[in-house]
Amino acid sequence: MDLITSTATLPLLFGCVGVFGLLKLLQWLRTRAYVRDAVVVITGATSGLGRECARAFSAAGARLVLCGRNAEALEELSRELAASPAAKVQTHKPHTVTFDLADPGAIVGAAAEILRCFGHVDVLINNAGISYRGAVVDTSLDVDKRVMETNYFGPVALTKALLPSMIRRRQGHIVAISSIQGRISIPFRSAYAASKHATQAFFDCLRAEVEQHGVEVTVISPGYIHTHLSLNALTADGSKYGVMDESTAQGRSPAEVARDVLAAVGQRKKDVVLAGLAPSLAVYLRTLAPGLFFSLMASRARKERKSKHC
Ligand SMILES: NC(=O)C1=CN([C@@H]2O[C@H](COP(=O)(O)OP(=O)(O)OC[C@H]3O[C@@H](n4cnc5c(N)ncnc54)[C@H](OP(=O)(O)O)[C@@H]3O)[C@@H](O)[C@H]2O)C=CC1
Ligand SMILES: CCCCCCCCCCCCCCCC(=O)OCC(=O)COP(=O)(O)O
Repeated sequence: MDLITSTATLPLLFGCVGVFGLLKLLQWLRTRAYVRDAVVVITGATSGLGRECARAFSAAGARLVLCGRNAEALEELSRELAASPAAKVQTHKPHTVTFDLADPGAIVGAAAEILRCFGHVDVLINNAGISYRGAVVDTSLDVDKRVMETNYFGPVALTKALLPSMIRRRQGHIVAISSIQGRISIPFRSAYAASKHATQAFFDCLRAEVEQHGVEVTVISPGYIHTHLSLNALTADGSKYGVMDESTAQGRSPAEVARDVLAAVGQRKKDVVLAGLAPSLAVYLRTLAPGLFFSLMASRARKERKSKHC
């Protein structure tokens, strides 16, 4: 009986693995064809997910524009990518553009520089962002504004500056790195969750408006990633939080998430949640049983307040 089972199941198993492998290979080839030689602009390329996206898109043959506030860090990454094995087959040394997303004038200047250098943008990845930790009652309005400027108004301004040229070409792809907190709001993250909900809403509206012009929009909502996000987060008084949270340290590797971002772009996905089971279920719970979700969040707030004396 065992022999019959194994002789019947083994070829089936190998067949399934073969089909799965073939599908993966086809997906990879499609992604490569889409990204190869494409002009890809990445904000927040100096750290974490942005830096890994730069590595992933560079390995896939993209012509990169690396954006950030730290010119030296951008140049270092550009040199690293130009010296990488992928660069031996292609000749694209990444271009760097230094600007602060909280400065609307600088954003317009940066977009003009990118268009002057490359003539067009194929993929814009709005990745840069900051997080926040604090209670609403303690937080100065200035902090809410700073988080919104970086996470919402900055990406919106950059998108608006590049969109007309995409519409004229009837081609382009805009990516927003949101967060699972763009779908659910958790306590002591008001400014961050609000900025990510706004991001989701804005880019959902944009997707509907620009489809007719051949422009695509992908919103990506990751769960925790092991980056500097918590270290760089703002607190209620605007100072730096400066702590590597356990949830961040135990998050997914940014290189792995960057590969998922590349795959989502290559497959022209419209909306992707890159989170584990509990956060993904929480998104459904928020819609299907909001009362229960709100109770869970209130209990989380009570526990967190006790443990951190918030
Ligand atoms: N880490 C996580 O758990 C998760 C992260 N995300 C999102 O991923 C994205 C990337 O963050 P992550 O890599 O994790 O965090 P990091 O702190 O490691 O990287 C953030 C990047 O954003 C840049 N940045 C911050 N403020 C500005 C600004 N005013 N102007 C220009 N650039 C700025 C930083 O540049 P600089 O070096 O100049 O500070 C840095 O390159 C963010 O949008 C974040 O919300 C989403 C879900 C989970
Ligand atoms: C039917 C059963 C449903 C079970 C649901 C249980 C509810 C569990 C709540 C889970 C909350 C998850 C929060 C995830 C937050 C997250 O991944 O955020 C990503 C970030 O952007 C991280 O930023 P931060 O600055 O907060 O580190």
